[in-house]
Amino acid sequence: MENNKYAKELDVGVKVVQMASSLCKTVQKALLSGTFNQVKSKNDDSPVTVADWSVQATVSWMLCKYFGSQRLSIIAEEDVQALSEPDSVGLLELVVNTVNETLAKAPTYGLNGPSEALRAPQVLEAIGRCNSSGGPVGKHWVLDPVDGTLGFVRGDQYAVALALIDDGKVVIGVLGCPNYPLEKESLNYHNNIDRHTFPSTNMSEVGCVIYTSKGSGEAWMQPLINGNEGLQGPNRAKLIKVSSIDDPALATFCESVEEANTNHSFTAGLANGVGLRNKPLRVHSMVKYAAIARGDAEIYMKFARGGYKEKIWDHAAGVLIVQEAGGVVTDAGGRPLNFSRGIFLEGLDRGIIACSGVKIHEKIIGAVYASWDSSNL
Ligand SMILES: Nc1ncnc2c1ncn2[C@@H]1O[C@H](COP(=O)(O)OS(=O)(=O)O)[C@@H](OP(=O)(O)O)[C@H]1O
Ligand SMILES: [Mg+2]
Repeated sequence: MENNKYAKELDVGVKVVQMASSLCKTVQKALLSGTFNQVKSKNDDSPVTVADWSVQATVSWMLCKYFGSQRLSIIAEEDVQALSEPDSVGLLELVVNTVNETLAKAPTYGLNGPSEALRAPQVLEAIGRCNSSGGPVGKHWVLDPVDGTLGFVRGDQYAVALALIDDGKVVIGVLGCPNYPLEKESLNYHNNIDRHTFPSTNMSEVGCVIYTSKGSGEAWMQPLINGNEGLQGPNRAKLIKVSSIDDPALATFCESVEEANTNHSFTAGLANGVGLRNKPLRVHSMVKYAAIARGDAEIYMKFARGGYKEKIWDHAAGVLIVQEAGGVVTDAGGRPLNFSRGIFLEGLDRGIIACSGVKIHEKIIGAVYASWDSSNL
């Protein structure tokens, strides 16, 4: 993918997501071992941790370094409000330390860090500058620093998701999946990681970064870079591809773990309608898109409830990765998702359907039309 128009963006994006994934692994370990209590609630009651802010600060700082801060537009999930409150002094200190520890390892990832440690105002500045509202014109970076925060705090699956939108189209997508095993066989085990046994050493290798660029027709997967080995190790990137299964009886669909985020009974009805037999694979975060792109599952469906508007950072990277790995992603009306209208997927028809191929996709869309009117959505 070196000849690509966005080669530099992709190169920096992959390296920075590798760094961020490593940061998340360290924080998740500390969180699960009770080393520090760092979970805060946001206004919508969803959790936010040291990792969310630290990843956002690190990625923001790196993008500014490599692409200039002047006209750089970044859209990301977190703001600085909760971190700037008087009772958050300790939390801010942890974030600043985490960011500096991460940036100090930048050369390991082939990147240049700052010449001296960042101070709190610079870290807050880096987080706060990711408040662009996107739109149809120009380049916009889109970041979900920790997607699936619930999975993250539970010691389960989560993702670091970075995408670049240019004139309304997603042109690169990078997904860090720090707890996603490289081998499919161990997915189910990890999907329900036991916080008391995490991390175990006798499992297949865990953690990958998946990336693509629009029009390449290729999606790649690297194992997580080991902090000590760094770039000295062999380049172990390999091509990934969607599943070739097109018989619904053999297919698996994935969906959100939480019933609050998608309607499980509606998707169960659709699954039944098209003849799916396997039970759903419930996984936190955009790891669901990774599973489709890697051929570990064939279908991902999300039907949010009650007027919830999907955010672009929850989908941009995953959608492009699935498409370039050979899959199809549309809304439930069969239309492409629109990333050009700000932070929401405006105009989304009912839900999101990502499939490994056209045949299964058509069946699911047909089932939605057949059962929508009798559903209570
Ligand atoms: N009410 C509601 N309906 C639908 N979707 C919602 C809702 N609330 C939040 N979100 C967004 O869903 C993201 C988590 O989706 P997941 O599929 O990972 O959910 S789950 O944890 O597996 O249940 C989650 O991403 P993170 O905030 O990054 O975790 C949210 O952006
Ligand atoms: Mg998210």
